[in-house]
This record gives sequence, structure tokens and C-alpha cells, in this order.
Amino acid sequence: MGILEKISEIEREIARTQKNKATEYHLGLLKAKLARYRSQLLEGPKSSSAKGEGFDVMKSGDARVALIGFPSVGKSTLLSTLTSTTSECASYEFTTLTCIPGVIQHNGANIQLLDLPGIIEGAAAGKGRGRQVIAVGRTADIVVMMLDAIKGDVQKELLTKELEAVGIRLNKSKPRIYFKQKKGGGISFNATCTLTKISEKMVQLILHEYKIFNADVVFRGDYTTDEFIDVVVGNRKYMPCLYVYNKIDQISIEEVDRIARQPHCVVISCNMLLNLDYLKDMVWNYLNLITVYTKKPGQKPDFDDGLILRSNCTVEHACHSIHRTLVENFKYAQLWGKSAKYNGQHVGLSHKLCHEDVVLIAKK
Ligand SMILES: Nc1nc2c(ncn2[C@@H]2O[C@H](COP(=O)(O)OP(=O)(O)OP(=O)(O)O)[C@@H](O)[C@H]2O)c(=O)[nH]1
Ligand SMILES: [K+]
Ligand SMILES: [Mg+2]
Repeated sequence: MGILEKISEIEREIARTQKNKATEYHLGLLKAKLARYRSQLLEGPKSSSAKGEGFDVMKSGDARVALIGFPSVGKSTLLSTLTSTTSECASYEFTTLTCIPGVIQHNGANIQLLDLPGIIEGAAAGKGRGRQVIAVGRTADIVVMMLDAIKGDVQKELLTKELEAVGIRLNKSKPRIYFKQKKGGGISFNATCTLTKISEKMVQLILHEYKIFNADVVFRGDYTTDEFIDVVVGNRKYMPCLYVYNKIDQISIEEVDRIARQPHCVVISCNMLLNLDYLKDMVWNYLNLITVYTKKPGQKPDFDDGLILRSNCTVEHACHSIHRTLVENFKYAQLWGKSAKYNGQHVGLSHKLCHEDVVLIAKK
């Protein structure tokens, strides 16, 4: 039996197994098996399908956004609208067959937007160009999952499942579970809080399924079996995702309102140019970007050409992005803006910067 068949057999068994106390361990074990086969499938021989022609696009700019969605939801229309690149748009499915990069200019940043072929159910298992699309998706800083507003929420659920199947976790953070394999000593298990979703026995069962008999495990939160499996398997990719519902010109205002209230959702219409500025702002926020302006002594800040940095970055990061040797000659920095206690505050390299701060770097 091939891995794909094994996977679908386990999926069927999970689907028909009732969820209750008696089946808890059986289900946990099935999930661990499923995760193991899936990672085997992904690690399998990197055939021609893993990397496709036209999918190796150079990273450029300050950040990268991947457009992922079913065929004909309007991905290419969005790229052609937000950037100066034209990607063919048409009413038939699979118009786009490769990866088409464009650049969104926003708040002084160059954000690379990748238009990709539509993906379909079964993409994770190799249907269509799914594997290539997902491989490119992994290289992005955020995913924009484009959805057809006319089709309701089904597309979102199906696509999330496809991405989950290849280890991509959307809008989730890495579970705070310490896990370290050892040479001997058995399995030591601890938790810093009460666990309601998993037991020590389940943890052991899962580890045995992975042939791990010696390890330290510490739960620092009330996590589920699936989350523990993620930690054991490793190589999960945790990515921010914006769900963008396009074609709202085709649905009622009540439906638009309902969708817009859901978390991480943005409603747009490419054809009617509705809400596209808000979309760009949301992309900027999800990318965690900030602009920091520089200033020379006795001069006005340079508001035309800001530094594009990540939130939580320090003065040291800012120095690096100005010049690679600047840190060696750094004496102190002077600050204006939100992160300064008072205007013109003197700070060191470890000071954390905020969006729209102005910084003057004094050299030795
Ligand atoms: N009503 C409406 N139609 C739209 C909108 N945006 C795009 N479309 C139409 O949707 C169809 C598909 O658009 P594309 O941009 O080719 O979609 P795609 O997601 O790139 O499709 P594939 O490359 O085939 O996966 C075209 O006929 C567009 O004109 C919109 O905001 N409203
Ligand atoms: K299309
Ligand atoms: Mg397209």
C-alpha cells in the first residue's frame, strides 16, 4: 500500500471513529500515525514535482506575501490592480500556471506579492500544482488566502485543511512545549499548569509511535494532542494569514458585514476597487513592519526615505540596515517619537524602536 492510500485510510478511520473517552487514545494514536505518514510524504524523493519551472522567484524587497486560493477567485486581478505587473486574468480556471511576482509600494516599503496558480482539494497530496504553490507559500512572510465571497466559508475551511496537511499553521503560535530527546532515562513528563486536553499516558503513546523512549517533555500550557504531535514532528511553519474575501460586489451588504466581522478577515472587490487601501494597511500590519526615519545633526528628518524594519527591532537593527559597519562606530543614538521617553532622548543599541520614530546616530 502506498503512503497516500495509508493516509486516506487513516483519515477515513478518524472520520468514522466517534470522539469520546473510550476512543481518546485510539484517536490520538491515529493522529500521530497520520502526521508521520504525511511528513514521510513531504520528505520523500524531491521529484520534479517539488520544484517547478517558473516557481523559483528571487526574493526581493522588504517582505514577501503569497497569494493562495482556489482557481478564479481573483488572485491575478488583485496583483494586476495593486502592482505595476500584469498577470493574465480570465473567467476560466487555471489561467495562471506559474509564480508571477509584483511589488506593492506601501508606507515606503517594497512588498513582494506573489501571484500563484489556483490550488484545489488534494493539493497537499500532489494534485494540480499544489505542491509547488505550497512550497512557494512557505517562503513568504505571510499568506493572503484569497476567497470568493460568493462561495461562503467552504473555501477557507478546505484550504486551511490542505495547508495543515503539509505542516503550515495559520495564525497560530508555536506551542510552548519543551521537548528534548535523550540517550536514556525513559520519558520524564512535567506540566506547569493543569492539562485538560491530554494526559501523560497519551504523551507516552504518541512518543512510542515515533519510537521515542527517552525524552524530557514539559508542557507550559494546556495544549492538545495535535499540538503535541506538531512539536514532536517539528518543521511546522507558523504563518500569519489574512483571509481576503473578493467579489463583494456580488453579495448582499448583510453578508459583507458578517464576513468583515470575522477575525483576520478583509472584504474587497478588485473590480470595483473597494477596500484595497485597507487591505494594504492590513498586509503591512500582519507583516509586522515599521518605518523609522533618520536624521542628521542640525537637519530635518528625512521623511522621504525611511528605514523599513520589523516591529520589536532595536537601534542596532536600524544601524545594520543603514550600513554594515555603523555598529562598530556607534557612540549613541538620539530619539524622537513614540519609543522615546522625551524628545531627543539618548539611547543605546538595545533600545526598541516604534513605527515612525526618528533616530539620529552619533558616531565615535
Ligand atoms: N464580480 C467580480 N469579479 C471579479 C472580481 N475580481 C476578479 N473577478 C473576476 O474573476 C475572474 C477570475 O479572475 P482571475 O484574476 O483570473 O482569478 P485567479 O484567482 O487568478 O484565477 P487562476 O489563475 O485561474 O487561479 C475574472 O473573470 C475576473 O474578472 C471582483 O472583485 N468582482
Ligand atoms: K482565472
Ligand atoms: Mg490567476
